[in-house]
Amino acid sequence: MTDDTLLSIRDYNIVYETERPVHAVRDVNLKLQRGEILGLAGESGCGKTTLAYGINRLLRPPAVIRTGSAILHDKGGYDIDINALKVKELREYRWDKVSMVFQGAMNALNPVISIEKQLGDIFSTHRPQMSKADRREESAGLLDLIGVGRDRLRSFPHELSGGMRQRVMIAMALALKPQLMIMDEPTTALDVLVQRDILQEISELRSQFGFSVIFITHDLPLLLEISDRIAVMLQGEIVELGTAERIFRRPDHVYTERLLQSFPSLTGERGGFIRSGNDETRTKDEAIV
Ligand SMILES: Nc1ncnc2c1ncn2[C@@H]1O[C@H](COP(=O)(O)OP(=O)(O)OP(=O)(O)O)[C@@H](O)[C@H]1O
Repeated sequence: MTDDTLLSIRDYNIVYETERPVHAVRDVNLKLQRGEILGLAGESGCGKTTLAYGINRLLRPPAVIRTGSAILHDKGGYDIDINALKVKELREYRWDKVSMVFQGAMNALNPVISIEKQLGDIFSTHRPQMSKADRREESAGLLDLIGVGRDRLRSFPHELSGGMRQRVMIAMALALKPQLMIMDEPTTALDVLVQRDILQEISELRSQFGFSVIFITHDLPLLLEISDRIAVMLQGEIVELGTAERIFRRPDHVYTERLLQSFPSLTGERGGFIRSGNDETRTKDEAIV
């Protein structure tokens, strides 16, 4: 992979300044490439969400970024110092540059407002010059893109399945063509087949549009399938970072090894699986077994 860095995180430390302070993110250094899917793995409470919130400037007190910087190298050729963004700049940064899909985000849709209105609101807020007809066409196109179909534009969230609603949330996150999409357990609540379908689509969309993804989940087998690289977090630190294949074949850190062993499907006799490769470097011939 050539060096085309989208995001540089340096010496990043986040502490929850509670009575007994929690050092949730420790000395994180990370470079994310443009167009890369980075998987962030690690057990509950290791700091994955805190790190993601830092990147999206969603941290609230008592969380404090103690040290470090997070810089987005915008495709326009300038750098954005995320920690220094002011309120107005933040409005342009979120959704436009970086969007986030949360676990259970589908429940964030307002049940009594149509999908068309909820998608359209993103455009009327961020692209006020856009006509109503263009908003409708863009929204319909997004629904086609994520496999819900434009005929659902007039539907209300309660008329859609959980998988479809989660896809609508992904459509919202894609609406302004951000350079980075952070997905925090975006499919955990869905059944496995729906989850696989959605991940396949995300993988294809990133090939089509070239955005990067930080994908957070406990599900290491899933990460091995969809990620280019995987970062393993333990107690706030990134203890291992490497290509999915290297992590699978030769984990460096004993914790990664334990994590791999905790998924019998990966280590059993019939273990292994085929990556849903979507570029020439990840074809079905490169099954990880
Ligand atoms: N508002 C808060 N106040 C104090 N401590 C917090 C707060 N939010 C999170 N923490 C602590 O920070 C640490 C990191 O939490 P975080 O939610 O980032 O982990 P995580 O890896 O995303 O976990 P999960 O997979 O369960 O979402 C944990 O010890 C958690 O208890």
